Amino acid sequence: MSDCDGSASTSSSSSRRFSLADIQSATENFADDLVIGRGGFGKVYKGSITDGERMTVAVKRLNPRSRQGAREFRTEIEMLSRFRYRYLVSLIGYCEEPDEMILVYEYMPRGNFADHLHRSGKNYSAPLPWLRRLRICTDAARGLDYLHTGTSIQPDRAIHRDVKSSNILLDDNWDAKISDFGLSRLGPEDRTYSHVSTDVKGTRGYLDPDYNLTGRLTRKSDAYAFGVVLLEALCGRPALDLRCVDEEQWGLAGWAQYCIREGTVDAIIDPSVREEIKKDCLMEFVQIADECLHNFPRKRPTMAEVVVRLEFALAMQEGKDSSIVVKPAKMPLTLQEGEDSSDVVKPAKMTFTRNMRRFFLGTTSAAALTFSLRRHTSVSAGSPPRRRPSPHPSGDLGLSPLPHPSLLSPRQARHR
Ligand SMILES: Nc1ncnc2c1ncn2[C@@H]1O[C@H](COP(=O)(O)OP(=O)(O)OP(=O)(O)O)[C@@H](O)[C@H]1O
Repeated sequence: MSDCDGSASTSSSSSRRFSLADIQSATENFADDLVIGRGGFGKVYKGSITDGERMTVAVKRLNPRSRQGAREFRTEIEMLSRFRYRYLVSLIGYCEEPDEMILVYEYMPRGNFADHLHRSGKNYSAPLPWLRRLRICTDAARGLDYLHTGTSIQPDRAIHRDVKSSNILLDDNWDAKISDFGLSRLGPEDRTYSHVSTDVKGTRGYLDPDYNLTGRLTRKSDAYAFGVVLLEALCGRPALDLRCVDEEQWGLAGWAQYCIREGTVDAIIDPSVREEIKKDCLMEFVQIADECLHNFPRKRPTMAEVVVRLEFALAMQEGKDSSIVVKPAKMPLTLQEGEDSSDVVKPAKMTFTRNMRRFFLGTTSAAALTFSLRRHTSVSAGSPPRRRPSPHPSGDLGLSPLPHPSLLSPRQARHR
């Protein structure tokens, strides 16, 4: 397995190397009024370069006092030169001189998802509608799925290791891309190397508890962090909020999981979208988030599964004919970390049977269910679809034809 933590040579052939003079000219010599963000690496500036034609870019300059440094700089170049995809931010080039390490990216005019959810920063203007949040989450999941599984043309796989809402950037059309690959790790490529042992890195509030405890990094650590992002999108609350009076509510993941178990999710949904969310969509969305946060990494869904299920939730929200969208675009054919063959459920079939059964039980007749099952799966109309054990201790969160607990009023929930 190649190691991207600084020891690997930089494969930067597809990125342009800029001189410091180029960057100074692009950013008006790092003018303060061009600063568009700040992170652990340093300041980010809006700039303008000429590459045939004039182009707006984002310029990230390493702060010499930063705790991050050469290692993250090389990893970012290595990863973004290798992984190019519409749901990952593009690296245009870099500048490396004795006292400077600078990265140049495509410019994402609407900034990061976190600012829009938490109503901060210059790019925030109004609360994001639910459908937009759902589309952003789906785009981000596609980016992570690509990173985790690669393609036949680009077979490398990687773990992001710092999935969070401030690392999801938005373009003019609100299309989302994953950014910030400084902590990413290449691999694991197959089952023999199903995890990578590393120092624990990431961001508080998003850190997979299993990884935190054992140092075993798997793709499912990204799935965990992505589950937290889903909750942020639903609740409009940061992953970690130390301003909450009740300390038990500081960590969104723990608090939301408690509310899911108690049947009081309704109370923590962002009031600005509460009325917009369709019931079926909410049930699916909450269940995906809950499964991503499962204590046992192997019980969390792969990002490929998450993509399909978010597409399904999206279709339910948009009121589209769900039979058109359940078919997955891409499914991993190989085992992933910690999985044995009994763990691998053919995602297309599983997603279909779980979701469609719920969908049809909720909305249409048994005849429609039978017809659709015959059309789309090998499950015979007479036999009930096979169920996976629910990771939910309180039982059947999603498959029950009864309303999802989160949809019940506290009074109804008490009497259930
Ligand atoms: N390509 C870009 N286009 C537009 N804005 C960007 C771009 N890259 C970064 N930014 C802005 O700069 C901010 C800081 O980015 P950066 O990746 O350095 O830090 P971060 O991910 O927010 O924090 P951390 O270093 O803790 O991971 C982002 O949140 C975003 O608002």
